[in-house]
Amino acid sequence: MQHEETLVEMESVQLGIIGMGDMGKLYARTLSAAGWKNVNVCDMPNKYDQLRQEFEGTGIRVMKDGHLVSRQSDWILYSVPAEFIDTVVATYGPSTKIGAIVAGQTSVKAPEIAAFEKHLPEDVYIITCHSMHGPTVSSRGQPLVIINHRGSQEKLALVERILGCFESEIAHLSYKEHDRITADTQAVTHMAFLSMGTTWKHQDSFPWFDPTYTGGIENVKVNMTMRILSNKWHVYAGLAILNPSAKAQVRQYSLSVAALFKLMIQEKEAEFVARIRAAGEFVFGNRGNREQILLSDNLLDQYSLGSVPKEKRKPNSHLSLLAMVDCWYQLKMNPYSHMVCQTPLFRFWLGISEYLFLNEDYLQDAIQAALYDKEIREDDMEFMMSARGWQECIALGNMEGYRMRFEDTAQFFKNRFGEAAVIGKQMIEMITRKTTTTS
Ligand SMILES: NC(=O)C1=CN([C@@H]2O[C@H](COP(=O)(O)OP(=O)(O)OC[C@H]3O[C@@H](n4cnc5c(N)ncnc54)[C@H](OP(=O)(O)O)[C@@H]3O)[C@@H](O)[C@H]2O)C=CC1
Ligand SMILES: O=C(O)C(=O)Cc1ccc(O)cc1
Repeated sequence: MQHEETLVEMESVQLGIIGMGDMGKLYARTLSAAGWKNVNVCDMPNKYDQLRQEFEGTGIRVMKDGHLVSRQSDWILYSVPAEFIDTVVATYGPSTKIGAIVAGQTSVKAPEIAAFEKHLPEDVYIITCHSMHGPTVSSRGQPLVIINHRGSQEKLALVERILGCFESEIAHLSYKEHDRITADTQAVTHMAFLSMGTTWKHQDSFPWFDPTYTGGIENVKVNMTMRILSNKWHVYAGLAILNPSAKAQVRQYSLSVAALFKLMIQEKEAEFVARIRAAGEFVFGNRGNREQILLSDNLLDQYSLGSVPKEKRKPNSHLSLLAMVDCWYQLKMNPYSHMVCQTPLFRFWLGISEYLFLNEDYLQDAIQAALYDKEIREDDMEFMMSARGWQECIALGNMEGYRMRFEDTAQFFKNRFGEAAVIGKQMIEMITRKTTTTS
């Protein structure tokens, strides 16, 4: 497009955002800063005055409700909790301007597409999206999924121009592909970290004081768990419970944890080692020409919430990581093919799994600790029970149960969230730099 035409488009096209939570605000501010002159936004009607004050003088137009945003806007983004997408689209969808493009930011697309198909008029387009990062992370270089579900080439090109200002890596997928891949990159990854959090809580132990969990790749486990627990529960509950592909993947993770744990407590070394080796060969033998993510123990040492000296550290069975690789193997999944929907958390998770499996000494230590170190068994037992608990909660579709488990666990750690957020941000900046230089 010519420069002139771009300016005219930015002056004339009306953009709308329904739901001004963290992601809605990120979108509104980024679009407005990029030069889109008409950004219309709303949240719940009772937040109107507060939002108007917050955005006074920014050029962003705060409206009373989603009817007003929908009537006027040529592109509309629903940025509300996945749990409420059906109700919100049912309310405002019929007011959508003829010929507009409708999108959603929810982290799981099956319910969003179902709501769009059910409640939107036929004469509007559906081209939805998903930024694969949280609101405090720079969008540059992170994946941004675009799903052209019911759109034309011309409308798709407009969407790409609108979203271009995020400088993200665009990935075009169907909504089913999106949900299948994010069940792995998000639902299972979060469940593994949450299970660690629940384990430490049940053990009444802060990992930063425990020689088993300080330094190196343990810092990923601790800081990413704190990061998840300091966020909003509904984001994690929605993307796990409402994703049709997540139940099977989460179930396999829980089964893998249990199967390995049973072999460990019986000290069935040959069977345990054979299973780990087969899983490692399947996942990491198939990396092809891919470069390693290269997360090393030394690199990760600096991001610690604790100060246990290196010589006092104790070996860890890494049951959470062994089970992850076993889960990929049992499901015959190649996690590297999921990088298209990677989040920083997933990259860390795959990076430390890779580090464990590609360093023979490290893997040997973990296998020995898993089979013969009696001290770590109680943590591993708690981890197995925590993973089962999260899995059952997700399988039952229990949003309220999820909220209670999440908030209860978060409460235990809340005094360290401030520090963990600072370190977590530094870690994400580090992995993002590595992503943009290696991919
Ligand atoms: N946070 C993250 O890291 C990411 C989140 N997402 C997804 O983006 C979506 C938004 O997440 P996020 O911004 O973090 O969540 P928030 O809870 O911060 O924002 C959601 C907003 O939607 C509002 N809302 C609810 N119902 C309505 C309605 N009927 N009309 C207008 N507004 C409404 C909520 O109001 P109230 O609080 O009063 O209910 C809230 O302000 C979710 O679906 C999430 O899964 C996607 C990528 C990253
Ligand atoms: O990186 C993660 O997994 C996060 O926790 C942030 C996040 C949450 C929800 C999304 O839909 C995308 C990113």
